[in-house]
Amino acid sequence: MKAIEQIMTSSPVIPVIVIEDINDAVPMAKALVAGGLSVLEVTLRTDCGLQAIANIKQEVAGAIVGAGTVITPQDVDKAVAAGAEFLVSPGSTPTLIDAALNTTIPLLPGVASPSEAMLLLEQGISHMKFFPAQAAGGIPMLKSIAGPLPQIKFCPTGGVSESNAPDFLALPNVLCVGGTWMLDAALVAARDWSAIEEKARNAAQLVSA
Ligand SMILES: O=C(O)C(=O)C[C@H](O)[C@H](O)COP(=O)(O)O
Repeated sequence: MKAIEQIMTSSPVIPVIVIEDINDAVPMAKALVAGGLSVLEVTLRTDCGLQAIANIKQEVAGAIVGAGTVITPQDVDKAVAAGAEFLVSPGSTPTLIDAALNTTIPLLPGVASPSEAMLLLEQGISHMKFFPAQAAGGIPMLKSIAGPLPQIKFCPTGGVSESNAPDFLALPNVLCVGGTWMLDAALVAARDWSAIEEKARNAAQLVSA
């Protein structure tokens, strides 16, 4: 098991992946890993999300694959069974947190406010996804939270782009960001994996502004 901090510091950007066609999962993951993005969040938004996690785990060397859009305890069980190495949720509920704390893999739960963050701190969770990052206040919000709650480390996701990612990454309470910009829809539709690899390489080289 990898601790969530180790996962969050493995690469500055976590691609948030939505797999529509199961045949895309392995070549897409290989392109992202080859470009330097080894931590992958495969969302459970599509029917083949779980199968995609299993295939990537088995076939893509160097990938650290987690499940995203984990919402219910059933999602937790299915993601663990598929071989996910970590879980990401858009928000946090007591039922979901309890289910996740009963597994051997870490959860990166979503929060959008200080009260939600404090509820998680009470349960010993200090690493969180800030979602939806841009809509929920973006960089000024994270700076404000760092005042009273500097011990919380975030992965802002939602509205993070190649242009604003360096500013997020420069914040002391941000370990990594999540985003979809390197998975340009037209390139995915064209299965242009080498172009995706190039976009991943650019994302992997992003550093704090
Ligand atoms: O599926 C989930 O569990 C989510 O939390 C949603 C993702 O974080 C967003 O899809 C990010 O999308 P962008 O705004 O394009 O970066």
